[in-house]
Amino acid sequence: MDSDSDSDGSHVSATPPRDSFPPSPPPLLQSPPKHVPPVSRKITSSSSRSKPKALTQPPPNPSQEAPTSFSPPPPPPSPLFTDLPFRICESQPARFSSSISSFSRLRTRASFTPNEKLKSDGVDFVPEPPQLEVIAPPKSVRRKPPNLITDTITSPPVKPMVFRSSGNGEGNFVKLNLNGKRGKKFPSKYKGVSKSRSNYAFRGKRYKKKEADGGDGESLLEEESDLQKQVEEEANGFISSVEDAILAVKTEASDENLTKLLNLVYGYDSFRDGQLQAIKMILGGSSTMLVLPTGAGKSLCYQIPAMILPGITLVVSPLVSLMIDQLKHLPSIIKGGLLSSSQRPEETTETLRKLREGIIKVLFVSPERLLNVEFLSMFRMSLSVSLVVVDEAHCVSEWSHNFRPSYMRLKASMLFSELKAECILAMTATATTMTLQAVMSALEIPSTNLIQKSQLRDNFELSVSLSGANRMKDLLILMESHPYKEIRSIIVYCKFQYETDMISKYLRDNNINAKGYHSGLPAKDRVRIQESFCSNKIRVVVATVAFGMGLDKGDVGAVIHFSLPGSMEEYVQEIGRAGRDGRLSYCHLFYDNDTYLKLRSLAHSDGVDEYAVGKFLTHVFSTETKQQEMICSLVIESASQKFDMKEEVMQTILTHLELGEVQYLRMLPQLNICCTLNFHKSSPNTLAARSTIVAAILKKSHVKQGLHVFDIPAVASSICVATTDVLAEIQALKMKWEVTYELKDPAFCYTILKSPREICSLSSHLTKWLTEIESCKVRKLDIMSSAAVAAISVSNTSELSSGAKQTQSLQSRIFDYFNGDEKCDTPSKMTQNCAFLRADIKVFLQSNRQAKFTPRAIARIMHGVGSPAFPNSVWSKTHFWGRYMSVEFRVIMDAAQTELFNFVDRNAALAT
Ligand SMILES: Nc1ncnc2c1ncn2[C@@H]1O[C@H](COP(=O)(O)OP(=O)(O)OP(=O)(O)O)[C@@H](O)[C@H]1O
Repeated sequence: MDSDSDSDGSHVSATPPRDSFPPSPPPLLQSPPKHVPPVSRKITSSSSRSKPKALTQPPPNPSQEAPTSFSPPPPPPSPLFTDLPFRICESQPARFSSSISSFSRLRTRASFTPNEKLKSDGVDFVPEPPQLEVIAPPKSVRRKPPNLITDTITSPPVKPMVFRSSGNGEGNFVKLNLNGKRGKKFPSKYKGVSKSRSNYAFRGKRYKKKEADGGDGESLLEEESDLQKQVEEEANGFISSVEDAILAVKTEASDENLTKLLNLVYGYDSFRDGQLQAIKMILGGSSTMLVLPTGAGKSLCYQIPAMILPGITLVVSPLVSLMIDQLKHLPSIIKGGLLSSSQRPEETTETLRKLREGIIKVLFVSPERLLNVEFLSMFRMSLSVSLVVVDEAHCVSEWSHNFRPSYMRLKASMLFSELKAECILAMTATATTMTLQAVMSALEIPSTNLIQKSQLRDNFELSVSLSGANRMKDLLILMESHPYKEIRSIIVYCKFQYETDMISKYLRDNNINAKGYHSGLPAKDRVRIQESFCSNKIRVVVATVAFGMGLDKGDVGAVIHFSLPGSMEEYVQEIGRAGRDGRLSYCHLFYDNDTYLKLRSLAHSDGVDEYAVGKFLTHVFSTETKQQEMICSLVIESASQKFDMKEEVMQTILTHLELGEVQYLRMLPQLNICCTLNFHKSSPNTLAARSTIVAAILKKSHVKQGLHVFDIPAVASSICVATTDVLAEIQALKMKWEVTYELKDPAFCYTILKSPREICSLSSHLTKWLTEIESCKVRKLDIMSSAAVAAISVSNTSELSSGAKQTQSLQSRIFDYFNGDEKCDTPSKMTQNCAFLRADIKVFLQSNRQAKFTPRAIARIMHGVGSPAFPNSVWSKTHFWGRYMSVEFRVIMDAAQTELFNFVDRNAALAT
């Protein structure tokens, strides 16, 4: 990895005394040496968790229990600067975004005229408003946003505004390494000067140019060096202020001291609702569940503790793009890093090195990486973890809208025992009471440690309209009418990838500057579109759910749902991307019955039958895999076809077998298991004589057209090494030009620890659980649909303006939903029976005698939903495809089961 990108003015060294600061101090917080007494240990709060504490940690003081009466012990007699757990090496002025700091709830977007468009590189863009660049000493520059979540939102007095270029504070060097590109470097003389001061570098260049043009070069250079001195003085002043503020918080984590730190680092005057409370709980060592609306400022709740706590803060995130965004938005005084499975090996090595050397203070990590053996061993050996942050914590629960099997690994017992984590912070914007209970129980967060504010900001105008075949036209009419036509940034959400292309094209054809976005686009295109949207070069992004997580664009003025969201959680998350600047924003939803039915059918696509689960388990625990320590593998594509299960469903079952009540197996890293090896230089036998791994490869491979083909887990098992060792060996040989190789067949890998006594009861138990998850998904959709229909109906009966009435109706539904009152009161649109259903199934079976159906497979086809064994590409051609979408899925399955029995009986009778 290109370590030069570290040199974004940064220099890190071990905790020296204050006096030894170099004159031009570099920027970042550094992890402490392990002996430094952590501040959290001086502070106790209401935690009742009885996790074992590190030996160095004094017992909590029971007299300081409640977080509200938070009062840490008096400061040590003479706090030496060396007590700081890290050193601040470079100044960074308070961070600003270029978003306008006017927080009146009334959105006035008159400055934008949609017709003001230019074309550039084939992308339409609207001209940006002039950006004013003001450089001022950090302390004098403040952003004055309102507290979005307080009860009342008042317009603050107008203050002079400071605009910065849209660099958006990319002060974090590690981010620059992500693409393997070299960070933009300052001229060497600016080393140690924060990136945000690139203006100075720029001015320097201008002066030099003047000099070349015959200007008074000497005086310009003098001016430049004066300027640099001034910058350094400011930087020093800023650093020492932040250091003092951190020390003050370490000594006493009072509201005043924390607010001062907030003000210095972020430029904000006050904490928003919930922030201070959360920060104090964490500093007091209490694991906390934090539920704040989107855009409420949850990140700050771990960033500030990360500055204070002595060890590393690990942030677990579900998506790499989210981690990249979060890393990018870290204040530059906190040094961050990222570990994900999609990184290149050299990037991983570099990050691990920085971790070991204590350079990284906040590490973003995917759940898979977090509990990987190599990673864990590092923590066991040398690193201390002060805080584990579980971002998007609802993913832990199967009852959430976005359950991730890999999040099941994040059990408190594992985090505490394997990582020796001292405290856990779980954060989400959307969780029902049931989800919260599941998350808090998995993470062992006491119920008293829940900080929960309203899950919806109050600056939305919500509306719904009934739509039909003309939805695209309806969308266009909406976008051409007030207030949407005046809004500069809009997100349109739809459900299917093809819709994003189709709708964005339609909008472009109608002179609306729009782009489609979905996960099927190449990563670089997605980044480009998001960046163009953030810099207002694209006005409308038409996207699937893939867009928006971690998007912190303050001035998105509207979110339009072209299709019904799958759940209230999804709706709240997506509308939450609007109005993050606190201004009134508009959210419209087009409701149409066909989409509802289609989504309802899709909600069944992850469901499984006991028969399939049983078959799957029999394979997993088959005799040849029973051998202890043998590395077993399941090639994803073929298994998916064989058991007619999606990859995620198989992963969920395997994870459950690992993390459920009984640990039946241990999951190993997923990999491409089939290797085709070509020897180039030395003969295979010569290499085998030198390496046991090569010898094992020769033994276990078969030769096909001169190439050795082998199964990596089989080779690894035969000599009791890890699959990663085999991979490392062939990689090393490749570097020496000895071999070339190709890998294929991505597979789940695991070792069996225990076989179930009875596959039958295990499969019945698992099927019941998976069926509940399936029903929960369907119910979430029904509740969302019901809320939308209710809002449409109030607009017909209302005396108030329909906008206000609809907003009220949806708000109250959302409120009730997240408080456990799941209203689903509109009559079901699904038919319970149908006269021709059984006759049609009979005909279908007769005309497809060759295929082996299950009742579920038939129900899916009748609902128009493809599956691995019955893909759309083949089965959508049948006459019955999607014909019974409006009939309850379960009703079709029951009918199919009866008809299948009849069919088998008839065939058996015919055969005899
Ligand atoms: N106390 C504060 N005063 C003003 N602005 C703040 C404050 N705290 C955070 N912010 C700003 O609010 C914005 C949103 O913060 P952040 O991204 O942490 O929100 P979030 O709760 O994580 O949102 P999401 O759930 O959508 O990811 C950021 O620009 C952040 O700088």
